[in-house]
Amino acid sequence: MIASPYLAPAMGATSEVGRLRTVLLHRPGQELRRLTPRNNDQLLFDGVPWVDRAQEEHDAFAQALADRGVEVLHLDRLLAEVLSLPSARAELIAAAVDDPRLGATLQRATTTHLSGLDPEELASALIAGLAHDELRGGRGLAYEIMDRGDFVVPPLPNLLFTRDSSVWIGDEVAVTSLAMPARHRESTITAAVYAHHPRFAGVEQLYGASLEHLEGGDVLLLSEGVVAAGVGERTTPGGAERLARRLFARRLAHTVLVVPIAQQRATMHLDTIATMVDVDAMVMYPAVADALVAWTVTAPEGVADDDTTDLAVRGPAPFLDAAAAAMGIDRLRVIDTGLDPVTAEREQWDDGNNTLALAPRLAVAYERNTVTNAALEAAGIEVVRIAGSELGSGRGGPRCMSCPVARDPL
Ligand SMILES: NC(=[NH2+])NCCC[C@H](N)C(=O)O
Repeated sequence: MIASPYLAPAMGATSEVGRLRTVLLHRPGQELRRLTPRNNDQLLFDGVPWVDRAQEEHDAFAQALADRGVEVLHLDRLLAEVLSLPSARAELIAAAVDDPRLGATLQRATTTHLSGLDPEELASALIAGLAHDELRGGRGLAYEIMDRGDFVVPPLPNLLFTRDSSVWIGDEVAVTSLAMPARHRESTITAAVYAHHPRFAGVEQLYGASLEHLEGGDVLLLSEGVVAAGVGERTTPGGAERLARRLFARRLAHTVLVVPIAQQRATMHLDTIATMVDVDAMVMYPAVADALVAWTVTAPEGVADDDTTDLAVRGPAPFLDAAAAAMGIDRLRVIDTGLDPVTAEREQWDDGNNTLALAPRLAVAYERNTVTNAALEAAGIEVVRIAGSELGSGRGGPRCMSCPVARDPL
């Protein structure tokens, strides 16, 4: 038997719907308590969540996954574990103070402060940030002039959305390059965890935080060897192109479908408008279903070089046609949510289309999107409902809040 070049080994994923074995989550903590009406826009939240309730909701999400046999890894724990290594500490402290607002004096004081913390404390400080009044021994011009309500190290409330800061494709992991300044530092954390944690020893990193913008919410593994990449507010065409080259060179895909999406908050990632719920079916925001197009990008024969080879580009064609052709199926089904435009718009905003498949025809969804969920069930999809009244204020659903580390091949 000839082994498929796209087969997933113990870690990694080649689809959106293969049985989920291991997932990376982040339980929201102190960093969410930093949100105020003055900073929430900049920190990409649409409100000020009730943190205790958000934690309860997240615990219930993690439990729902564990109950179905999924191993849940917690990013803050992995981070604290790698912070016992001097090289990882140095890397992440340097990344935390690499901020032109600070100036050399405050950078030194902050480095000294962070270097004195034990691994747990340092992990908390890197995630929750460091407020002006928490810096013992703060001094210098930048420190004196800084607003008392401002942060020396800004918090990372969007670390909750582990989907975006790394994405596994085949047996490699892409540490992404996040577009919004409020999220830049997240990928320094995922990069360090994958590079230094023994759990990931030997795993190849196929992308990097300093490259063109690329966020995991835009990456959908449609089927073995076929990857869709949304380009819009977050992922740039350059990012999609570089990802395609790297996937082809490493034989992790044969086709990348590049899908333009509206550059606005409601559709910040491809997974806010469509996610897969079966091997050949998606739930999709009806307002875009007909208009969505894709450019089909394929590898030239014998592609070897990572970053310079010219790619074959065709299109644009209707997304559903291009996807079915690349996947080698007759039709990619869209589950008709039968929604009136207003309900559809409301449920899209509340991440009704942002489902996390645990297996074919089994998906986690926010309970609040009652109409979308009923339509999914009518179409034969079993829906695991979770509460998200507080979690959702960051505009992210079950898919955004999860990074699959291992899925069974289909
Ligand atoms: N994959 C996703 N849809 N992630 C949602 C991320 C939400 C986050 N507040 C942001 O603006 O970046």
